Amino acid sequence: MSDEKVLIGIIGGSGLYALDHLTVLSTVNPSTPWGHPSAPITIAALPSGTRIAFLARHGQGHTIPPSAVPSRANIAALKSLGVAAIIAFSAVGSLREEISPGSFALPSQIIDRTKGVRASSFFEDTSVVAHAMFGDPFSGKLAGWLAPRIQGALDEEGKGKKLFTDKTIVCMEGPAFSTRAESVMYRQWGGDLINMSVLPEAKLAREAELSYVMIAMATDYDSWRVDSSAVTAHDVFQTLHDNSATAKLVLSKILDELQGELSGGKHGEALLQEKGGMKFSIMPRSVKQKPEDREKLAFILPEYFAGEEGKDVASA
Ligand SMILES: CSC[C@H]1O[C@H](OP(=O)(O)O)[C@H](O)[C@@H]1O
Ligand SMILES: Nc1ncnc2[nH]cnc12
Repeated sequence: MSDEKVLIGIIGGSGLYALDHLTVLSTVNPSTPWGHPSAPITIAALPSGTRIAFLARHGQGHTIPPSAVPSRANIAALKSLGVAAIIAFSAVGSLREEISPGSFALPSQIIDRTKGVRASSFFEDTSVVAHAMFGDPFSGKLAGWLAPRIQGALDEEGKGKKLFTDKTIVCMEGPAFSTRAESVMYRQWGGDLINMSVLPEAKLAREAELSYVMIAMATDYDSWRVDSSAVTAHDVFQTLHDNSATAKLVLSKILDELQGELSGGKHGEALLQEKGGMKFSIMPRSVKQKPEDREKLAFILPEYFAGEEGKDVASA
């Protein structure tokens, strides 16, 4: 574990592999009980001194497909550096006419269309059972705080980009894109956006008691428009370049203020509302829980699993 403490974690998705406008201070590659993250994590600083931890979700050079992203190691590694809030970026398809490619969105709901092949809980394969609250899968307070600031940065950029809020994102398994029939079905289900990345990332952030939001950047109209061709990776990458420049601009406008809030500002506690959220999600301690599992879980939740003294042990 590194002794670098940073409060803000940034996960970069397709097309956002580095934050080249910041000063790199160090690169760390924490070993977690779930392995190493997708790529070494860059600790970087703004001119003010605000430090962030940046992780490329698909690895440097985009070598990891969505189904194989080591999300448990990614979230655990960020938490081990002191991260309390994560801003995750994602290139997404739009399922709505008004969300044109180039638009930004803050989703508030998720529809899970992954296929059960991704490890989606830190508690999986352990003797400890937990059921995280996930009705509101993103940090509503952090999204609410970010929304006007992101829109302000987009307005300042002057390209007419719009921020959409309270959208529903469908997370599909991939790697192939959806069929036209699936794309139409997702619209009927109420989906507004689609990607292959928000799960299990959001669930794991919740289990680790981290505030988590996704800034979705629309790159294409997926495959629901009858008179348009179905999405290709080429379409996605064409819009990505411009989107990632905008993402960097947005970050440069919000990170100092966010750091101020998280480190004692008046909204700090509200923005970190997920802290303590697992307290009533973990089944009571029992003699059947293996010490080695509790030790593993202490890596992400030391408040509940570190230290063995003075705790009640159910005899069952
Ligand atoms: C490159 S097209 C599909 C790919 O793009 C998105 O990645 P990310 O969320 O990391 O920006 C999408 O989720 C797929 O993984
Ligand atoms: N249409 C789409 N479907 C799934 N993931 C995407 N990422 C970007 N565009 C996408």
